[in-house]
Amino acid sequence: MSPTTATAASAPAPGATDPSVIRNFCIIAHIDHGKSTLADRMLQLTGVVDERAARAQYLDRMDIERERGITIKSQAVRMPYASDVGEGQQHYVLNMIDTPGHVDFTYEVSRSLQACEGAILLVDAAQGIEAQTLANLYLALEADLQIIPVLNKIDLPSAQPEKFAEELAGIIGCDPSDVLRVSAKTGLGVAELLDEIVLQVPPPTGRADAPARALIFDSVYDTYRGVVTYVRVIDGELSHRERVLMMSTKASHETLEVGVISPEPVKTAALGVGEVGYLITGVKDVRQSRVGDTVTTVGKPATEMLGGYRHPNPMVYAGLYPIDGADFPELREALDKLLLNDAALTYEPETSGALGFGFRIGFLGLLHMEIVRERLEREFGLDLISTAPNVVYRVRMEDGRELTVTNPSEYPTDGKIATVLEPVVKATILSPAEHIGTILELCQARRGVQQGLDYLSEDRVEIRYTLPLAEIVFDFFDALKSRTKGYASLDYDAAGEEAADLVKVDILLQGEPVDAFSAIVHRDKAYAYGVMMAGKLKELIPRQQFEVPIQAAIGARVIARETIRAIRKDVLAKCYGGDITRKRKLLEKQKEGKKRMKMVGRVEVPQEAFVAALSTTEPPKAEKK
Ligand SMILES: Nc1nc2c(ncn2[C@@H]2O[C@H](COP(=O)(O)OP(=O)(O)OP(=O)(O)O)[C@@H](O)[C@H]2O)c(=O)[nH]1
Repeated sequence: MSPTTATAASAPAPGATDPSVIRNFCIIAHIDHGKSTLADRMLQLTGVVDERAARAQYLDRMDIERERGITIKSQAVRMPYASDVGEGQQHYVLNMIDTPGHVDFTYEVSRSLQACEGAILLVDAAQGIEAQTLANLYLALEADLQIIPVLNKIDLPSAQPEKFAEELAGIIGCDPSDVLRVSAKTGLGVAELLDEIVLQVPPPTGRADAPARALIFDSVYDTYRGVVTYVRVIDGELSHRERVLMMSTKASHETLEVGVISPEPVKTAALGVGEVGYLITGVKDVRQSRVGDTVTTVGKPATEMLGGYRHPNPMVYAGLYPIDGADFPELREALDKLLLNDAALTYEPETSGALGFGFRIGFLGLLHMEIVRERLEREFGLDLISTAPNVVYRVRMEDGRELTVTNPSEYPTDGKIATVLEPVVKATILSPAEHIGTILELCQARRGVQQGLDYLSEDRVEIRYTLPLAEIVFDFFDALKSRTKGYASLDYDAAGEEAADLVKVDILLQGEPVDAFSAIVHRDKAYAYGVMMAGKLKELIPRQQFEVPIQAAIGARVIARETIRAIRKDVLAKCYGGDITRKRKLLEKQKEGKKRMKMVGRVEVPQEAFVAALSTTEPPKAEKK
């Protein structure tokens, strides 16, 4: 949805910028194609940050973002720019809205796109377009944005600008000569790109005299200032010391401050039509200021919201437990704090016989999960163990009940199951054509259904599949990368639910189920899972004074079995003679060791065994680095 086009912009409100000189744009790119580098270069060229002060990758603020070189939260920067492209030199205001590139954050991407009139489609001239870029390009086209195709990294010897200009032109339907060529690294062509933005991106239109409507495209928690909400004003204006209303939650707050980021926050009197900036209301919880919501004023409220607000639903769940059970209160506190900054996070306490007290956490996807876990460990100093991730299942019972299962332990055992529905996704894979065979094989093995295959150029293909999300969350991406030597890229989008033949596999020690190892898997893969887990536990659990059978079972039916043989462990055996203090010491040492043991029935399992068994089934590392 683009801003209201009914009326041309009327005179700007005092304190606000004339919309005719505003250009709002974003950069869509695959990770590593150079978006942050290009953004930095633009900030330098427009004098917003000077070269000496330029911290590499200014826009990526979070440490984890910088270390991994990925963009998680969107940010917006206002850049003044004097251009000669029109009649004589004109001063323009360019608002660059940084969008996250990863599939987990599609919803955030679509919101930031709606805050713009134009998008730079940035593609690495040595790599060509990738699946995520394509997905984001479609989102930008849907939002009616003016697309400026740009090839980056033309300084690289391996760059093939001719080839990829053809490919880009083919996809967006322009002439290859319209594709700009830049090097974000050396700065070559970047000033020309700024001029093209002025020329091609339409200025925002909206009604200055209408009730205020602004789209929230990001909101972040700041320890000192509370929630900072990033908005794009569509109609009317938002000013300082005014009561604003969040249209989806109906919460109202007074604005303590409005301003623009350039590149540090700068207070302004008001934000008018087409402007991009921030507002601070003193609220402490980002959930009161949700991405996608519309802000209006209490004094002159708008009646219609902008676009459809949608709350991002968690797609993947996992249990997170402190390795040291005493850290549970710290984990709770840390999650409460993270939530202030991450409205997409959901969690509730759960207990596991094997792992103690922890939380069941809902994530948008695997990368989201990794980031959350890493932040908990790094920012809050917690040592955590996570159970294998699972998706959300809907179980229909023969007696008509319907259950939502986000945890294998909730899988019904009473009554007959009629159907189990699992989420499926539409996946798009882009790859050099030579890997087609191995990709199809992988998708088939993961219960995929092929939907199409197209050549983008003579040696690159786009392969489309419908796949169960559960098959992707595990290690699909790693498998895809290793089969294609890292050349394939993947994007997926939720595509509803489908019935599947799923079963819950339990792992039992001496007949006692160990909840942390239960999993919901496809019937065809149940046996393999059972054998793998039983084998692993046999290696990890020390021998006890009695025989311990390890079984994998579906309901009452055992599908795999291993046995740990009995041993009699006599710690005093080493103590010949009668040195009583030495004996006592040894006994105490053994007692210490026992503290870290968990009892499963009569079996003592060291905490480390759980950690080791679960960590090898951990999800793959995220996309890069
Ligand atoms: N040779 C060359 N390298 C570049 C150029 N632009 C970016 N790079 C390098 O490419 C890598 C990725 O660049 P980034 O700017 O971090 O990529 P990004 O698209 O912002 O990545 P995300 O933030 O993860 O989306 C970095 O090592 C950059 O130094 C360029 O024009 N030429």
